[in-house]
Amino acid sequence: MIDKVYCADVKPEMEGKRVKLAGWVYRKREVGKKVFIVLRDSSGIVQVVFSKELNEEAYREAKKLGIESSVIIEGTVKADPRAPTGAEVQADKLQVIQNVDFFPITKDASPEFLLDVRHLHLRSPKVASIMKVKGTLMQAAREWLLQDGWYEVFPPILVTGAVEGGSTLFKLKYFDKTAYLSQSAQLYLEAAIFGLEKVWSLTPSFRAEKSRTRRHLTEFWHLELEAAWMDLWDIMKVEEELVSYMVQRTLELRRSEIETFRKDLTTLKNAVPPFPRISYDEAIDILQSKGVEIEWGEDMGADEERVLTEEFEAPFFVYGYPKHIKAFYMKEDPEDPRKVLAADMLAPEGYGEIIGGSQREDNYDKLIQRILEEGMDPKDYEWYLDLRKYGSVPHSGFGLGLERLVAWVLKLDHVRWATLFPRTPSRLYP
Ligand SMILES: NC(=O)C[C@H]([NH3+])C(=O)NS(=O)(=O)OC[C@H]1O[C@@H](n2cnc3c(N)ncnc32)[C@H](O)[C@@H]1O
Ligand SMILES: [Mg+2]
Repeated sequence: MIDKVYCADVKPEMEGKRVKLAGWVYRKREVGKKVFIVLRDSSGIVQVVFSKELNEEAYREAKKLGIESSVIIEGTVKADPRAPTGAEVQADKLQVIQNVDFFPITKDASPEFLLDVRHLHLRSPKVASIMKVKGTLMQAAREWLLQDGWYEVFPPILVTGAVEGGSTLFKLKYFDKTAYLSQSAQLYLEAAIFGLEKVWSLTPSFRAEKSRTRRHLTEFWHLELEAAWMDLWDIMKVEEELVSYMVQRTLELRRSEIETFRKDLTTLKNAVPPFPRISYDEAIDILQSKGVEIEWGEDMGADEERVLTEEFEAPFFVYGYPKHIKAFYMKEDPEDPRKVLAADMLAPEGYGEIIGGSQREDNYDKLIQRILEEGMDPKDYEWYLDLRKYGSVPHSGFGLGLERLVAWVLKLDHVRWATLFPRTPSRLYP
């Protein structure tokens, strides 16, 4: 019985071993009476050589193969330092599953074309590496959340109200009613803490953002935590421990994939607690000292955050934002009613906000007042207000944008590359 192995399993020390491989033709060239194929599968690549001398039938079939043809081959391993992975398979058997005459993706394909054929581009080793890193970041998150006693819950996506402002809601018809696609699971997680105390969810969140920036999608994967009894400072500690574990664990398990995207790992290695913390006031001072035209009370956008991140070599917090630029549910700072107990986590190297978090307003009357101040209708939040009537407790939480974390870890130039099928204002297909 011949072992079916993955491409990455083929090592020089297997010299002389007979193996079977299944995969796709990634590269092909002919030299004299030999055909050199770089075979690709989910583990990586390996060189496969067909020679007329070894097996003329297989050699003739191999000559006809096009890029991305699907094949099953058998042969003998030979150590060869000239091969891309230090070993190759000298094939004497070839089963062509499907020959491809012309594969539409060529070396000079534009980013927009690659997105038009995203269903075909997913198979490229670079894209596969991005998805492996994204999956490993979530594997690490699950490991940390489990050992730290957090319960996974599964909130609704069809909802009746805004969390992060009505202007970015996607509305849909729900029988004879109106529903929206969830912007954030937060309000439902807040309901869950009265039974489970520490909860988390990974859900798609939707934002009808018209802003065409390198960090906005209309659908993104949102890792959110909510905890009873925690204040802002407690939840910031949770954030830095979680993000640190995610990054260090992924560096441990996916270093080779990460290194194909960035050689300098300094900022990733620096992502260990405690992360630096600056107030919004300090952030404004820094920006003004660097010549950025911004006044106290204004929000920091991507450009301002990019400048701010130049001051740091690790993820850092900005806390204590002005109340009027933040969401209705955030608790007013008892020491300064102009501010709320909110903190964002910003990634260095220009990436900016990856986490938005806050302590929630747990007082019924104050929350109603905030809802009215924001021009919203308390009737739409009756169930949410109930949470402040029956054993209300101090509680805090946050949301991490998974694509934004991936974009920083791999230094991608746009969050769209960090998701299988990106959704933006101008892209809904494929
Ligand atoms: N449970 C919570 O407390 C979360 C809270 N309700 C919330 O949604 N905050 S957030 O709007 O800052 O979004 C949280 C994060 O979600 C990411 N995010 C937010 N919006 C986007 C878009 N449009 N595209 C990609 N990623 C996005 C980004 O990393 C933000 O820091
Ligand atoms: Mg935010």
